[in-house]
Amino acid sequence: MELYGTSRILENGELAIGEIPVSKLAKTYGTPLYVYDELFIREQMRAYQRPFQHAHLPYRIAYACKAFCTIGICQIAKSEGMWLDVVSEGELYTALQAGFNPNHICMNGNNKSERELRYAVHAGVGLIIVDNFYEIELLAAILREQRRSLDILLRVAPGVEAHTHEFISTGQQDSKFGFDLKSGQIEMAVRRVKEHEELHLVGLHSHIGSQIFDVEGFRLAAHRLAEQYAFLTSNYQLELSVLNLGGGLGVRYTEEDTPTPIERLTAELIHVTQDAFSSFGIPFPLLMLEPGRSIVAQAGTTLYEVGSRKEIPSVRTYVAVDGGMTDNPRLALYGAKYEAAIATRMHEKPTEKVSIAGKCCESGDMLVWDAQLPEAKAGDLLAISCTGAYNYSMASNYNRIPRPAAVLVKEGFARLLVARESVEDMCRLDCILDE
Ligand SMILES: Cc1ncc(COP(=O)(O)O)c(C=O)c1O
Ligand SMILES: N[C@@H](CCCC[NH3+])C(=O)O
Repeated sequence: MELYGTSRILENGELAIGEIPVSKLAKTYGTPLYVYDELFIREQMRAYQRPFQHAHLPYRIAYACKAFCTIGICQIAKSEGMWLDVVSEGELYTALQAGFNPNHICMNGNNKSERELRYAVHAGVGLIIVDNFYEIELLAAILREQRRSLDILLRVAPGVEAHTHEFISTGQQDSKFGFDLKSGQIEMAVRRVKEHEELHLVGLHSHIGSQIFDVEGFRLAAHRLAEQYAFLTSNYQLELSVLNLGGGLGVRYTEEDTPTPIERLTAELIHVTQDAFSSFGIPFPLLMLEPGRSIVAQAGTTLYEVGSRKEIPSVRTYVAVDGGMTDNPRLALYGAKYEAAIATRMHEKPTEKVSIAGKCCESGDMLVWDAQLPEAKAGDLLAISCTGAYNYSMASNYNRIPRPAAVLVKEGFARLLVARESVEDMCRLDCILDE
């Protein structure tokens, strides 16, 4: 298993994260447990900002908190000078509970409800990324009623195929997100926006997908957006100043993944934007990015306790742990691959090939197929790395399994980000029928 951030192997062969042996974390907080490496998260947030700071260029890096959204993580983003990208009332509420400056929050989403838009306007979010014609009218009506105005971007589906899993590819023409570039919907949207003085169109947005390893898709998107930008500026007397290239930078789940490091990709994004904008003779915009996965994925490790084993002669050995698709649905959803290790015997050589199963009543409830491990015995602590993004945030209570706790570790200290759910928590909203 590859080690990230402050993860290291102690002399006794045990994995430590944030200078804390994982067995101590498991004993204190129980398993399954998400462990988050605070220094690593902060470093990822800084890596996105450094190239802009070195080049003295205007920027906004908005952490897309759909990847992992708790009050504590929003507090970290705030302290690192990030913006926050939210997509729902729940995410916005969480951000506000963290004391996030609403003016540094932007809102995305392809079907923001009236209630969500009202909440966002009332809270005073700094920017809304408008996705469709329905939203233009809805947002304008809400703003008019409240005698407010707001900066907006228009989300463009730029017709770019990101080379990633089709379920997480969003920039292609056939997508539910954004205005279709090819059929001229952007121009129609601009005309509609101009009918509403409450809407201040300040730029364009695209998000081409997720788990992307290089700059090529972004280059094409930047070029197409710059072309629109130039066209709209000169034909519609607009003063555009923002270009948002979304998120999407990939991470290393296994050795098959070869993402460009954050700082290099950001520098490349600056270059492709500079190239695109100068080729259309327009000044460099305020460049905005919305990374989610690359901020938190590698900073997260999930700890499980090994339970039952099933050996099917000449077929396969299943090793089951006390979690599964309820805390990490990504294999079931995307066929995602992960690396695993017996966390207290990291020095031991692998002696067997086993498949790591969860405890749900579902054959697809798997965490890793064909992991090479030292013999995995009941009671062993098993670690799966790179589980910080889209794990807790997509966790469920299937089989009425409580969501695990998440703990933040740094320099020998651990703080809870989210407490473990209890069975009482799961029944809290149930209604008892009259007999
Ligand atoms: C609009 C938007 N911005 C940002 C993100 C974050 O993407 P990622 O986690 O791949 O960086 C997403 C999710 O893919 C998104 O839909
Ligand atoms: N949830 C997905 C990514 C979706 C990105 C959000 N638009 C994943 O785990 O990979």
